[in-house]
Amino acid sequence: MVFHLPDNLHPNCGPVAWLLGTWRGNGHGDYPTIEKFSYGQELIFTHDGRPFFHYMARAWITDDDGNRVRDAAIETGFLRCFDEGKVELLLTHNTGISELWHGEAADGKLELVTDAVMRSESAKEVVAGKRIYGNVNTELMYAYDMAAVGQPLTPHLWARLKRA
Ligand code: HEM
Repeated sequence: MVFHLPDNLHPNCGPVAWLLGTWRGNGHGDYPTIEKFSYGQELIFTHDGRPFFHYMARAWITDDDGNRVRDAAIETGFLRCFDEGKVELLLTHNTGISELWHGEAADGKLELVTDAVMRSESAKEVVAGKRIYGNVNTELMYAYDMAAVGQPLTPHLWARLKRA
């Protein structure tokens, strides 16, 4: 599907405009403390002309044939856009974790690192994260590394999604 830049896009959000819309695809996950897994995912970025995007993502674990096995992570938040591609991401997870991220966007790439991670009493110990989103030949590719459960910053997720 062809992507048209919305007329009312806030200029601060220009460097991340390519993210707008709905994306679906598949990813793989790993971590030193768990078994490898595969997942499907839908990402939705929307805007209303103000200098932020609303973001929502749902994932589900898949088997070797790509069939849905069970629901997995849900995360939602606000990507706030400032001058020169600078962004903030406020992100909340269904697992009792809320994060503040800082990042920079340019040339179809968005890189983010956590500034703060807040966890509920029942949440797993997640202390930091790094995310890279890239527009690669009109596909969205991302990678997520986390420092969690006593491990240093280590890959947990990587995925490739197409515009729906
Ligand atoms: C596409 C999104 C994600 C999927 C499909 C996913 C999937 C998984 C799976 C299958 C496990 C193994 C244990 C289990 O089955 O619960 C796991 C563990 C874990 N995930 Fe994720 N995850 C996702 C995103 C995240 C995010 C965003 C965070 C951090 C905010 C996170 C933090 C963790 C932690 C801390 C563990 C536990 C490691 C351990 O206890 O050894 N995950 N994840």
